[in-house]
Amino acid sequence: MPTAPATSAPAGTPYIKVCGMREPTSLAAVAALQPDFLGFIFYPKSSRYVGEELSAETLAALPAGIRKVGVFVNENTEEIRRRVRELGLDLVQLHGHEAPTQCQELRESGLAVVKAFSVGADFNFDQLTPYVSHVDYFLFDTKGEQPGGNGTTFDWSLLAGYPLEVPYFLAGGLDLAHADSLRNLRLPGLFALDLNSRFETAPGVKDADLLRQLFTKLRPRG
Ligand SMILES: O=C(O)c1ccccc1NCC(=O)[C@H](O)[C@H](O)COP(=O)(O)O
Repeated sequence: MPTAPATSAPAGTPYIKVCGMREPTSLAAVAALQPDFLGFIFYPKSSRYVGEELSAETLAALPAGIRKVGVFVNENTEEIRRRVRELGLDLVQLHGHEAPTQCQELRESGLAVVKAFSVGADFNFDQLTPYVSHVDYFLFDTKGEQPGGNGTTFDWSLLAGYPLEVPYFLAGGLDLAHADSLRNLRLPGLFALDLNSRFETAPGVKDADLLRQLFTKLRPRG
């Protein structure tokens, strides 16, 4: 894993992020699979909201090399910085209507910034342009009732014409049944795959065995 934002995943194999972690036993089981990123939801209206219970000690004990992502929705910069400071988060994922200026502020704090966008059939890449110089990654998720974690896919072929250099995470309803399609995806700019509700047994609790099956199919041997 690069320590600085990279522009592409190694040899066409996207990195893997597991999002929506909370429950400590499940967190340990998933961390043992060595995902590249683990995501924690700091949006109070989400069923996966971590609240104030997640401790810096728990996160510090995660295996080295796993990057910790804080997911926020329309949160103010000071509160985001507080969480980052207290928990030692490595990246922030902004999943609401955050402006390019807020992305820039957070970057100036030394954070890598992921800006999420909801994708529907009418998705227009032009809306990304003002963010290009102020983010490290985009994340494309399915448009739905909630800002994220809806568990539904969008038409990935919309990304075949991705016109920018900023690498991105692909999110939205990814599950084990997609293993073959995901392994064969050759989308320009694809950096990482984001896994969440399709691997849950309860909010904040993941089925580590199901995740292991997908990891085995996606990651090259050796
Ligand atoms: O997961 C949530 O509850 C959530 C709520 C509000 C904003 C973002 C949220 N999740 C962010 C993620 O990165 C999810 O992994 C992404 O939305 C995909 O989730 P899913 O469709 O369940 O695979």
